[in-house]
Amino acid sequence: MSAARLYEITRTFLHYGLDEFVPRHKQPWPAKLLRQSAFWLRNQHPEKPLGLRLRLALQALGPVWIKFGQMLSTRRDLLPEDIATELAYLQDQVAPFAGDEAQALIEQALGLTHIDEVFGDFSATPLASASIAQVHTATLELDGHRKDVVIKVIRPNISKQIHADLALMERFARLLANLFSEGKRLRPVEVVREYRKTLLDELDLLREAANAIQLRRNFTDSEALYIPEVYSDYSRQNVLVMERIYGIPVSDTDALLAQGTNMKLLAERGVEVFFTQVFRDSFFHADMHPGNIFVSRQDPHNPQYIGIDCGIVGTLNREDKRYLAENFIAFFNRDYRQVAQLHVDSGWVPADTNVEEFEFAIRTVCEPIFNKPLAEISFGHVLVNLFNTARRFNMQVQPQLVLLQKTLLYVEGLGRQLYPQLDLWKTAKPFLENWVQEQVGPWAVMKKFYANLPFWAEKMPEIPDLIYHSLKRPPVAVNPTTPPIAGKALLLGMLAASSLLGTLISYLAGDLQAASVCGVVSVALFYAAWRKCP
Ligand SMILES: Nc1ncnc2c1ncn2[C@@H]1O[C@H](COP(=O)(O)OP(=O)(O)OP(=O)(O)O)[C@@H](O)[C@H]1O
Repeated sequence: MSAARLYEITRTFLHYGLDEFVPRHKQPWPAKLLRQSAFWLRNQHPEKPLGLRLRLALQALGPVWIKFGQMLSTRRDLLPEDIATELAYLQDQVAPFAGDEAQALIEQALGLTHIDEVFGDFSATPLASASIAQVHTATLELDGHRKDVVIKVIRPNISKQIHADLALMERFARLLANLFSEGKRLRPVEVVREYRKTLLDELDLLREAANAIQLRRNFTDSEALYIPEVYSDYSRQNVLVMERIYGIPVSDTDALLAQGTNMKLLAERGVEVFFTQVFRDSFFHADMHPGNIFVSRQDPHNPQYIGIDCGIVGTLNREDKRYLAENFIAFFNRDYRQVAQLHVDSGWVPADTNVEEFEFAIRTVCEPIFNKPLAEISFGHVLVNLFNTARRFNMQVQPQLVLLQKTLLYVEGLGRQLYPQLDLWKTAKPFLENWVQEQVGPWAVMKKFYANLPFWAEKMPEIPDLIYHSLKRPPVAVNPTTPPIAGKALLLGMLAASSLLGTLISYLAGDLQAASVCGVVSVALFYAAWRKCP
């Protein structure tokens, strides 16, 4: 870790007067002493508001800090509104690196003597250049067809710089948490750790490739979303080759209107795609900023999204989905008691939480949201408020839920920008209700039953033996007072075993209906046999 970089960061923070984030009377004496000893580093921009100064300081410190600011701008649960809004203006403007350097990196990664061995028309001028990677265009000969492709290349030597800056950032976070009591509320160490993971993941393009392949598979034949094909044979950790797309950037509303796009359908499809990813696939694109979303030019009346940059994805487990679906439904029924009770019953907050107090806290932050018509309510803001309240009652909000909440805010913003009258609740409700329905009721039991069938099938051959041995075993071996197994229990047990055999045979024969009937009968018989056992 370079001392010069540490000094540069400290100087930048103090030149922009960022120490004012903590009012002087709240600063502990070591912090005051440190500030005074750096007397030559005065605030040089006192006339500017604090949010703007923070933005300028991050901009001056380079890509790692700019991206950090961009990430913070979405944490409206942690930062005041004005600061978060200011950070959203952070622009990732970095000069591109030379085309021949990109070419050399591609040749080295793919073990080529010259790029022409694989790619045609490689353009030395990048199509786009960002802080971590740069994108070039080329063509690729595949199965006798010439395909237009883009090649994303990680900037040379960026990994070292990122690691060094992240280490310093962690050090500052610890300082903030230790020196200021107010600092702890912002959970700086946790926030930086989360950022570190996201940023380091972005350095591995094979991860991005795998995510894109998975998303593409999830949306095969979908009318709503298209994910460009990744050419894995030509992709490495620092090089990603994929199909080039020619869609309209989703932020270019004029172009979308000019081609007669059905904006209402497009907006609804955005919400639909998001909820499908969350509730059907448990795997969602979590970097949905407008630069990563395009709209196909092909059928404007039946508009299809094109998603790129799958570097950041979120995954959810059943428990997370249950949390979301049940809370949203209870929320939109304005049943705060149910929301509070759900948190306690599921162990999301400690069992000794005062439900009335929790309910009251949720009501206080959420009731104002419902002053608006249902169609205008933001799911994202509902979640921000819910998480903030739940944290106060000691719930550990899982990072994947925070990622989801941030993505939801993007999706809503996008939908409303495309079609301001978008009724989010109407579009989302069927997804939530279907999911909850699928988790309870006979179908859910059947599904679990099917899921267990292979296990039972494996154990099946052992069952006759087990029955035989358990019947043969003299009852005195367990307890001299235990009476022998009753004849009825034996009969029921044998019938149950036969039904289980029937289940297995039907399952292997592919007759799932017969398998489930036999399965249910066998479970019932086993239960009856067990009840008859003395
Ligand atoms: N498959 C593609 N077809 C056409 N253009 C593409 C494709 N992939 C990327 N681009 C262009 O390159 C730009 C940057 O790509 P991408 O977002 O994947 O890179 P990034 O380094 O992760 O950028 P950022 O940090 O802004 O998310 C895109 O905004 C788009 O203009």
